[in-house]
Amino acid sequence: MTHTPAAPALRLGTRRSKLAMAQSGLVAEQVRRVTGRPVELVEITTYGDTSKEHLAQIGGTGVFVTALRDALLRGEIDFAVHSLKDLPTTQPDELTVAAIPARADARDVLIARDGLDFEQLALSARTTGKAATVGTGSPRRMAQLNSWARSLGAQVETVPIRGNIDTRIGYVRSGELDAVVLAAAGMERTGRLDEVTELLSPDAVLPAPGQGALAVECASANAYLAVQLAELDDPYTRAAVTAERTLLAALEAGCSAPVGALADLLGDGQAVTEMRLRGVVGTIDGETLVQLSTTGPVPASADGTTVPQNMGRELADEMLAKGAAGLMGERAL
Ligand SMILES: NCc1[nH]cc(CCC(=O)O)c1CC(=O)O
Repeated sequence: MTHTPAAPALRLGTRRSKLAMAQSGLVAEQVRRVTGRPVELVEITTYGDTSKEHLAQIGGTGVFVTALRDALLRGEIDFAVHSLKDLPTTQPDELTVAAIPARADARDVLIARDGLDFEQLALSARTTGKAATVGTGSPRRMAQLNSWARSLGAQVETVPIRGNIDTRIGYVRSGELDAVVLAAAGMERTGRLDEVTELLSPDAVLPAPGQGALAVECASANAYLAVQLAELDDPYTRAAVTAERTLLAALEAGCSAPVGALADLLGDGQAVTEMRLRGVVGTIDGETLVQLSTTGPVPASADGTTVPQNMGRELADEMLAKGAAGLMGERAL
């Protein structure tokens, strides 16, 4: 009787936060299914988890991913799952984003006291005599929330905060802040969507480029694994986030810059035919926003990233022509 040795487990490097564990757990399950191999989670601490500094001060790009990438390059883990919006736009040659699985809800959400929505919160100053406080460390969110409040003839006070989802929601539960803004995807993946008091329309607040999407990364040298992981790839999500991230890169902005972008795929009921890409940059006080959109055809198979790249680049050029560059130098603090 022959004995087949059990396939060795694939090591999935993950941060220890509830969100990272939830995201890794989701992908681990899918990887087990497509490879038939066991997947074991290896916990890794990143600078972004331990630093008490505000993200905008640390300098933004890559703080959550560097330790995971180092572990990949040292061969300590076989693959890693990142929030795509935390991934720098330039990809090192030694590492490959083997899959971008189907995206979750890309929108931001409001979690406010007393079930309030943003408009009620912004207008509450008229009765309380004091602007409502909204916690977010993101210049992108600050710029758009302040602009939205202005358009209502009202005002909110954006307060820079950071920390994990529990910490941020804790500021509202303790009464320290009136509201916080977070990504819908994070709330969904940690099972807390019931605490959301408003799903913020992209017409008012465009999410971060790549928000709600995951990137499954492995060493480029591990080509066989990359091919297996590619089974998890969703070409439409890849097309959309490619357009968004190309826009971000072409604006020469990092993840802590006040840039929002969202590509929607539009269909005729049968197939996806068009993509609409919207982008925004603004001043943190919301006084000036440059917001533009463009629509283009999506190749029938949705494979290939040339079209989305061109759309991202062209929209960035139009935004730069409207003065976008002058709005991006600001820091949150
Ligand atoms: N910058 C932190 C971060 N990175 C990814 C998410 C949420 C998940 C996602 O956007 O995919 C969050 C938290 C948040 O913005 O609320």
